[in-house]
Amino acid sequence: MSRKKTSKSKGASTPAASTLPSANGPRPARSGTARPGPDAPPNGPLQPGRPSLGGGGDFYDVAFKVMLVGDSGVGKTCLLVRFKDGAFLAGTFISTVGIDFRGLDSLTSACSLQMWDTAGQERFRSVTHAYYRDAHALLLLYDVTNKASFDNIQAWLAEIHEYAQHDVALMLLGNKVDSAHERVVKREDGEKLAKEYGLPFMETSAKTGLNVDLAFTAIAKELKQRSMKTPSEPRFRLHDYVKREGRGASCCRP
Ligand SMILES: Nc1nc2c(ncn2[C@@H]2O[C@H](COP(=O)(O)OP(=O)(O)OP(=O)(O)O)[C@@H](O)[C@H]2O)c(=O)[nH]1
Ligand SMILES: [Mg+2]
Repeated sequence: MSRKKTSKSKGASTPAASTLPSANGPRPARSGTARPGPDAPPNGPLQPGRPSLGGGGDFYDVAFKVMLVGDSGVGKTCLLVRFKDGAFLAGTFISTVGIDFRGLDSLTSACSLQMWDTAGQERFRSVTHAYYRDAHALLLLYDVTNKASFDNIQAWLAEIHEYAQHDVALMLLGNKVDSAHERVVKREDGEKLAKEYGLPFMETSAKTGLNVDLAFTAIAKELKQRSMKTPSEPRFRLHDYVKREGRGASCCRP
C-alpha cells in the first residue's frame, strides 16, 4: 500500500513514556477542569452520559483523539506540524516510525484534540491498528501528486472499517496541492471518491497551510456537536461547513 521509503527513527518527537497516553488510557486534561473519569468509554463523545460541551455555562475539558492516516509520504506529519507549529518541514523526508503522540491542541473553549501521527509504511500497520479503536476521528490523507496514494484510499477505508469504531468521524484530505505542476489527481476525482463514500473532503497543503486549520477545526466542531446531549446551537453539518469554508488551491495563500 505504501511507497517504499528509507525509514529513519524520529526519536525526539516521541514524548517520554510518562506523558504518552496509552491507546486505552485516560486522556490528559488541563488542571482545574472537569473531565470524564478513567472509566469513561474510549469513544466518549458518541456515548450517552458524556458531559455536554456546550450550553449551561459548565466548562469541561474533553480531549478527542484524532489520528492521521494514509500512505507513507502523503504529508501526515507535515500537516500536523503545520497545524501545531505553523511551520513546514521542508527538506529530507523522515518517515514516521510506528505511532507518534503529537500533543494536545485546544481548538475551542471546551474541547481539545489529542493528536496522533501514524506511520504510513506497511510494516507498522499492526501497531497503528491497535490505536484505531479509540480514535474519535480519522483524517485520511492522499497526495495529489501520487496516484498510488489515491488508489490506496479504498484499502485504507477497508482497514478503517475493520479496526475503527463504526461511527468514527472521517475526513478525506488531498494534500500537496501547492505542487500544481506535479498534480496527477484532479480535485474532481477526490470529490467523486469522497461522495461515493459519503466523506467530507478538502484539498490541503502543509507547505502553504491551505485549509489545514480548517480541517482540524471542522473535525473539532463535529466531535463537539456529537458530544452534546442536547445541542443548544443549530446542528453542525460537517459536509456543509467544509464545502462552504474550504478554499481552492489556485485562489489563495494563507
Ligand atoms: N510540496 C509539498 N510537500 C509536502 C507537503 N506535505 C508534505 N510534503 C513533503 O512530503 C514528504 C513527506 O512528508 P511527511 O509529512 O513526512 O509524510 P508522512 O505522511 O508523515 O509519511 P510517513 O511518516 O512515512 O507515513 C516530505 O518531504 C515533505 O516535505 C505539502 O503540502 N506540499
Ligand atoms: Mg510521518
